[in-house]
Amino acid sequence: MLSALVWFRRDLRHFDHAALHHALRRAGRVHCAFVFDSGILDALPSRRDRRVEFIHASVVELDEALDALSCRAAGSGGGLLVRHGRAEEVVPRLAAELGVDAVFANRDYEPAAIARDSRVAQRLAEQGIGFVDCKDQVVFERDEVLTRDGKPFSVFTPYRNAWLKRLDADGGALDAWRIEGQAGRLAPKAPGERIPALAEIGFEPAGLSGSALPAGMRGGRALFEDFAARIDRYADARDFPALKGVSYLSTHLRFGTVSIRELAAFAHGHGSEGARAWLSELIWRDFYHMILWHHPQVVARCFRPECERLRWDEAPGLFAAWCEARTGYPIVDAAMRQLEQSGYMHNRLRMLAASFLVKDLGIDWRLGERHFAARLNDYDLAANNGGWQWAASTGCDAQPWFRIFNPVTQSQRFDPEGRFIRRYLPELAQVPERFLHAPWTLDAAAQRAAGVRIGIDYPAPVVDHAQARLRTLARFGVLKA
Ligand SMILES: Cc1cc2nc3c(=O)[nH]c(=O)nc-3n(C[C@H](O)[C@H](O)[C@H](O)COP(=O)(O)OP(=O)(O)OC[C@H]3O[C@@H](n4cnc5c(N)ncnc54)[C@H](O)[C@@H]3O)c2cc1C
Repeated sequence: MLSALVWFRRDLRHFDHAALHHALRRAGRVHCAFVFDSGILDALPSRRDRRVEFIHASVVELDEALDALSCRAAGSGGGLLVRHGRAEEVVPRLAAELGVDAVFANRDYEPAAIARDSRVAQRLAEQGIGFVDCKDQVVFERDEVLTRDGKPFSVFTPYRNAWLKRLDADGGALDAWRIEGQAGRLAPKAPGERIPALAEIGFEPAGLSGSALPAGMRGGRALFEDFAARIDRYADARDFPALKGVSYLSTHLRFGTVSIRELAAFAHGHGSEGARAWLSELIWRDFYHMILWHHPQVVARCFRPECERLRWDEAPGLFAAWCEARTGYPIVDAAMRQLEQSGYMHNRLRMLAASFLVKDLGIDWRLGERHFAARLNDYDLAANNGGWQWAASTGCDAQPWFRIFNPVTQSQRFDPEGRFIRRYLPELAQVPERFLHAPWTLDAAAQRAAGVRIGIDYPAPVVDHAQARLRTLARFGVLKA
């Protein structure tokens, strides 16, 4: 093959990259491109979006890194051709302009991306150009881990066991896709090529640079090294949002500024209880991608079809209170403020906030899922949909419907000293620890002493949990019929 184009999407790195590896091996000259896809960007609700800023910063870094890589390999310099427009038009046009024989990309498992890629492949085929897609963003995909009967799993634990067995059998599954040896084949950029500024693609800075989320491969490496030093404590610390117990790597995994193989190989090789627990989380990620690929209908519908019989409440006021951190349950409100302020929410709190929306407020999980989708820096359709359907008891291997988190006892258990709550709800800073999880139980004098008036400075609870629980049990009762 004379020349190829590698189309970068959610894989913004120049190491351990399957599509780049295969293109460099098969083609004598390899161009690299990234498209700010107006099909995706135009649909975003805000022009100040941390994810777009994260991608932009990561693209700038990747451009420089590809150039340096080519120079180190005695090539003539390289870099990214960056375009703004509808990817399904831009990519075939660019491929024709460059006169390449094939376009290489890493596979995406989201239904909209699969449809887009098949339209791109069709257009390319009409021009006599090939389209090669590679497995990269997960360890095992699609049909690679199946039950003994050859069916997709719908329960996590046996999936994890089969995944681990397959890893042992398939020694190369975590090997890195090497780039360096052939990097001299990277094509130089034409003079005048430049990366459009954020404003030129219609976005404004959203405060990423001042946040705790460093972008790009360098940012991913720094977070990974920080986490690697404390991975042994992961199993004990990961459920406590006030502690630095988790990796905070999800946005990097989402945009491919880290390599899933490198992370999984590290955890697998490390072997401590903490590392095993963390590897399990990475397997959850593969699991939900596999579920989405086999069951694309989950995007709009319950994984368990009988759950479509559930009747949710129309409660716009309660929904607004949840979105705006005004439920009166401090742990839920602190979680929603964390999301609003940082674009991140701790996993324990995602489970709790989702459960609260569905099982305390009686609101359709799909509304909450969309709210998270618009705000999470690490928003990933497979994981978000899976997490929401788990919490709503409508998904595969979901929380049983009669298990309903109590927001007060969960708060006492996972934020015992209230450090997380106080961080995000300064209005409750003076409330004594034993009242902090249910501040409405403070009497008037204690409220005065704590400098907070419940119902004025901080809301009274929007629902009574015990009553809400009974309503939910009745709602889900239709599933028994
Ligand atoms: C309602 C709900 C919505 C969620 N939405 C998303 C989402 O949009 N994007 C997202 O990446 N994760 C989502 N999760 C899963 C999980 O909460 C986040 O991956 C995690 O909190 C990210 O923080 P971390 O990187 O520090 O995680 P760590 O605990 O360090 O875990 C390491 C990595 O494992 C993966 N992972 C961990 N837990 C899960 C899980 N339950 N499902 C799939 N992958 C997992 C992630 O890639 C994560 O970065 C959701 C969970 C729930 C309950």
